[in-house]
Amino acid sequence: MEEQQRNERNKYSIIVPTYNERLNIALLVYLIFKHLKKNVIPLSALFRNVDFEIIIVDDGSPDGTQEVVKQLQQVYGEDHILLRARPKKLGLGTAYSHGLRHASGNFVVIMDADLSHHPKYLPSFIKKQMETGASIVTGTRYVSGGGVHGWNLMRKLTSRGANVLAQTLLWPGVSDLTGSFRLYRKSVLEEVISSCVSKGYVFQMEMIVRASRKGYHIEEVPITFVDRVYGSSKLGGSEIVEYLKGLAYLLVTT
Ligand SMILES: Nc1nc2c(ncn2[C@@H]2O[C@H](COP(=O)(O)OP(=O)(O)O[C@H]3O[C@H](CO)[C@@H](O)[C@H](O)[C@@H]3O)[C@@H](O)[C@H]2O)c(=O)[nH]1
Repeated sequence: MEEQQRNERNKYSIIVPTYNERLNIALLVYLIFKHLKKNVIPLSALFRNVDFEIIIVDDGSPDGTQEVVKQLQQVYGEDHILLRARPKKLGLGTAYSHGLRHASGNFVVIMDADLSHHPKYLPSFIKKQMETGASIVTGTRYVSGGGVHGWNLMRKLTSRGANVLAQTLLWPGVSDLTGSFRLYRKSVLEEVISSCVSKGYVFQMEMIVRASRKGYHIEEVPITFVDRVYGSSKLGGSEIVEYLKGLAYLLVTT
């Protein structure tokens, strides 16, 4: 199994949703290249086949994110940086499915643009998938080696509380339900995403709970989530209400 995985010609489509990320996107792209390109950092033999594309799904950011992305395409090449824009802010859940429609890899990574999800973890996601044959590898803040840096107490309590509540009610077998740094086998993501109804942040939880219920092999890697330096979170009170509604819905339907 492992030998077969090593010989597979894997391609990773990294989907990055953006809304007002002009100040973050260039550094993110640089760091993805730094951590995945073996001519920059020597990677183990496991990674000799790494091939990737970055799909940026921008929802008409008024701060000029798309102009920066177009410049990055000139630097890194349009085969490595794809811009798949939408006219207005339509939510995170649909941003992922939009990006997925344009993905040419057999694996898909989803991650935030604001460097909360550091690209240095990408090799550990890939390695874990190759070693275990998992369909999904999910980053977790809530095991030893993981954590959160830079959040105020209220945000920490909201995230921890949301996870504890969902763990207690749903028993999904995953320690971090609301995190969104994940690697999926593309066929699995396509199947799971088509069964999800959520549109906002609660989408992450719905995805992993449905995948777990379907019996997919899910592995975890510890990550430290670092709060953004530039820009602001789009998480508001309405997303918390949506989360609670989503939790109730999952309780009834899974
Ligand atoms: N295209 C698009 N992108 C969006 C939208 N809303 C947010 N984004 C992008 O989605 C990413 C996460 O948004 P943030 O607003 O920075 O999220 P956060 O509050 O830091 O929340 C993070 O942690 C949560 C768990 O604690 C996660 O649930 C969430 O997905 C995210 O990772 C960023 O790249 C942001 O630009 C949208 O409507 N459309």
